[in-house]
Amino acid sequence: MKKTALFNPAIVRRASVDALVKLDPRLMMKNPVMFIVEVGSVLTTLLLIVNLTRHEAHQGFNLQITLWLWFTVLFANFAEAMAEGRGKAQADTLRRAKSETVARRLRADESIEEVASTMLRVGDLVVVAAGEMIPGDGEVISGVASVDESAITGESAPVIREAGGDRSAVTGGTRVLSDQIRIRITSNPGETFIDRMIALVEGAERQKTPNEIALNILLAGLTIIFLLAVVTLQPFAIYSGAPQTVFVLVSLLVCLIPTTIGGLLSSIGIAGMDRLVQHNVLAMSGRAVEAAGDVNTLLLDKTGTITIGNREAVAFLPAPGVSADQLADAAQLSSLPDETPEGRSIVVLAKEKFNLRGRELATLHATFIPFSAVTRMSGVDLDGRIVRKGSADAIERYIGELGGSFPREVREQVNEVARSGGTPLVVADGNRCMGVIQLKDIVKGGMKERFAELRRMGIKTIMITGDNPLTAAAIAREAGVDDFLAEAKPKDKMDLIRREQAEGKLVAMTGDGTNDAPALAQADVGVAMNSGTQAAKEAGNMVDLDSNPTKLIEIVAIGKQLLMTRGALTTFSIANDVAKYFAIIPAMFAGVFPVLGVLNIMHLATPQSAVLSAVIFNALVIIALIPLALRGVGYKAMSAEALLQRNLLVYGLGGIVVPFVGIKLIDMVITAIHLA
Ligand SMILES: Nc1ncnc2c1ncn2[C@@H]1O[C@H](COP(=O)(O)OP(=O)(O)OP(=O)(O)O)[C@@H](O)[C@H]1O
Ligand SMILES: [K+]
Ligand SMILES: [Mg+2]
Repeated sequence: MKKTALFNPAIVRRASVDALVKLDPRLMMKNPVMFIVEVGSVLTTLLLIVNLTRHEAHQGFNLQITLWLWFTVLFANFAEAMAEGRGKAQADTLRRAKSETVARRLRADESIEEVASTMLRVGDLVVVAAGEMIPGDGEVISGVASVDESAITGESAPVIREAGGDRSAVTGGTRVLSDQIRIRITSNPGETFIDRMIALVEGAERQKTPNEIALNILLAGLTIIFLLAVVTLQPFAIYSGAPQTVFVLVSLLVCLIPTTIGGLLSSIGIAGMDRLVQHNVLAMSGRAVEAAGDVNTLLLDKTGTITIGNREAVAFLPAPGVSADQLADAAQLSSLPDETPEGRSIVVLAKEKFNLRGRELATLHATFIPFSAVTRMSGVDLDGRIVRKGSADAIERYIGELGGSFPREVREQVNEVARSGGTPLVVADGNRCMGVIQLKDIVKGGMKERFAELRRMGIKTIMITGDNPLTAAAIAREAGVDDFLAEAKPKDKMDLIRREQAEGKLVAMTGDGTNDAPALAQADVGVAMNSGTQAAKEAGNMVDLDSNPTKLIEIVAIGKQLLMTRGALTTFSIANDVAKYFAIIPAMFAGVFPVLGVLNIMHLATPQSAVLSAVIFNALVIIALIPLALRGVGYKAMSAEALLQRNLLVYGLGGIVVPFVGIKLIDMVITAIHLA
């Protein structure tokens, strides 16, 4: 996603208009703190009009108070509109990517008809060749192609999309650069990924998170307490001979209630979602973003996440008494219809190394047994010949059931391949063990450093893989994860998450495969790769457009930053309201209780300038903090306690000191220019 400047002029313009629209009391009511300020503004406006029609003198002060109260509401609305504006700008860009195209749809008899992309429905099959736009969201069912996904990711480097594996999903509006693929459409018009993205970045689906609701209730509670305090102050003021005007009472109220956080709360949440979008992550729920900030345990799968993921066959290691040719022949036969990257690479290696003919499948009358994460095997049944390949344990059990034997030498080769971090596949022809196919995969660069960073954040990393324990251990050691779970079936992944959650931990998980879907759904933060299968994308609550599994590190950082920003501004808001109390109370009663003069530590010029300065400061601080609310407070990987201490110091102490200085300065300025 392209980055937009924080104060992009077009966004500022749109936000200024939206700030006025948001004055609608029906909208304001959702934010109790600012709603009270609006009610106060209306009240002082009406009184001002009454006073003016009665030709009462000295309305300058009242006019200024009224104006600044309105500014307070407008500034808060502007903050929210600014946060929303960035999303709206992104939605506009996405809408342009949603252009209508012509699709080449396959009829039942395999002939092709041309239809508008908007006519496509779930289940339709289409053919897309190099240079053509992919007409809708779907899954590649045959072929491999490089695809330009820059329309949705902003990333110009092409990506590979292929049938069978965990990189099969394609998005409508992206372009095929090379080769030809067949796609099964997986979403109806109006419900496509881009449609959902637009709704998301526009905030149409945004709902308050539980944390936000809790904070709102707290703020509303504080507001009611201060409202009662200010209302009951008046009888006391009258009794002591210093009755206060409504203008002063409303000013006091507005200064005491937490307007800073009340005005910025929703922009902080929107900005958090927006920061994720800037990182090409779409969060389907704000709750997931917050959960990301508190994650304790992170689960990653091995292949494609920690490793590059194109597990390629690199060698055939025949069993005793079997020739390399015989093994290659059986391996190729078992893989001919296998559309997984592993299967295709075996066919290729057999062709390259042993010059085996690519056989014509149709003439063989073969039944294909596809790979499944539960059986961990795949193969073909021919007339009279049954060939299987799969994980060593699965094949050993399979051969045993058929009365065959599993040679010790093969077991040793299996272990050797596994210890080097490769994946061994064993081939069986009937009940005869033919030998080992060595699959190689490479740990991605920079993994160790990234996991070390997570450790500093206090997050435990666990690699889960369907692969055998030896391979898993080798890769885990090389990548530097804290723990691993091997030979995990889909249910095991989910059970591991349940166990962690039962201990009160928040669990994040990334995955791309259909076998990851149950776990992605169970995790508190489930990040699906955009390249992954449809099932994975539907199960998770976030999608990473870059399909970069280590993106979780950024997601966690953004989540933490969101929680910290909210906490910091709440602390600041409540602390700085205290300071305003010291500005206004002495000013109100200085005439009748000279002893209150000791509270007037700011030595403000006049009671009126004191009240006005406090109100102006209260309004300006909202504007001043918009960049912080939108950008988030600075974040470094450190423990939660250290962060809390630092923030209490900076924002708590700062919240008390800054208003004293600010109000004093404003007081000096307005006295100098004789405003009060
Ligand atoms: N096409 C295939 N045919 C037969 N067996 C396979 C095939 N692909 C993988 N296997 C075997 O099945 C095991 C499990 O593979 P699977 O793809 O389910 O792993 P996974 O659960 O996705 O874990 P990860 O992706 O982290 O390695 C592999 O380790 C391998 O032994
Ligand atoms: K306030
Ligand atoms: Mg996998």
